[in-house]
Amino acid sequence: MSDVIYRVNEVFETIQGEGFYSGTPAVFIRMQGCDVGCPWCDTKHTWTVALDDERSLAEINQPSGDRQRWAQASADELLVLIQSYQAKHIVITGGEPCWYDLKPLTAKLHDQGYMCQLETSGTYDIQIDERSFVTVSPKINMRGKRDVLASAMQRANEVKHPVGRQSDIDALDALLVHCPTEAQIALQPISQQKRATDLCIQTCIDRNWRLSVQLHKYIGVL
Ligand SMILES: C[S@@+](CC[C@H](N)C(=O)[O-])C[C@H]1O[C@@H](n2cnc3c(N)ncnc32)[C@H](O)[C@@H]1O
Ligand SMILES: Nc1nc2[nH]cc(C(=O)O)c2c(=O)[nH]1
Ligand code: SF4
Ligand SMILES: [Mg+2]
Repeated sequence: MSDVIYRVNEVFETIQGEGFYSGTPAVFIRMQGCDVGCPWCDTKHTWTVALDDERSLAEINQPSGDRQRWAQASADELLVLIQSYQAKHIVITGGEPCWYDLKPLTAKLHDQGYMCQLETSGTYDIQIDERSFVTVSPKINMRGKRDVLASAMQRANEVKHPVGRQSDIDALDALLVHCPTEAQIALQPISQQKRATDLCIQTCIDRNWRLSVQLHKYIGVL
């Protein structure tokens, strides 16, 4: 039995709204804690792990409604929660989920027939089962070591890049040398801004990349 303890903000079921698996019913496990500090981050309530925000496992087994909170959970405890949902696709996100060793959790889930997908910024080492699908949304020139980002790019099954302006696409170009050629590339407009969305649409057409529009924000689900 593994003794890794995760700090979890929420577990809930929804439709994957981003990237390659957009439209897929999925159970989301959102880890608490991130120190990368993206100014436009849509989950800032996951950044801090404060002692007095600790809750019970039962309490975090529902959407957090953007509340800063967390519960301790082992891989076995998370498996029990997940088994009460329908979806077989499990998205592990955060916060920055690579604060944690995800191998015990993802190995257990794959062994039980689930498919795991990781959402990560590429700023911490990726410790995950080899069967898992890794989505890297690279955070360039943010906290974290550049050599970590390069090795995260090598593990990526998908690179899903947040885009506000042209310089974000130029920065992605410089990073793609580290990527396996079979990795999917998707551009994701930041905060549904029209100019960013138009830029992503045109660039995806020009480069034959995919567009990721955060479907959940358009259809009004979490
Ligand atoms: C909240 S992050 C959590 C996982 C990890 N920390 C990361 O950054 O990949 C999940 C995804 O949401 C994206 N994201 C966060 N805020 C966003 C925003 N305002 N607009 C578009 N995408 C956003 C991130 O780039 C990432 O792809
Ligand atoms: N529906 C839905 N899809 C998502 N895909 C990635 C998300 C994330 O926050 O990592 C996310 C999210 O928060 N909700
Ligand atoms: S790395 Fe992810 S969770 Fe952390 S601040 Fe950036 S978008 Fe938000
Ligand atoms: Mg989200």
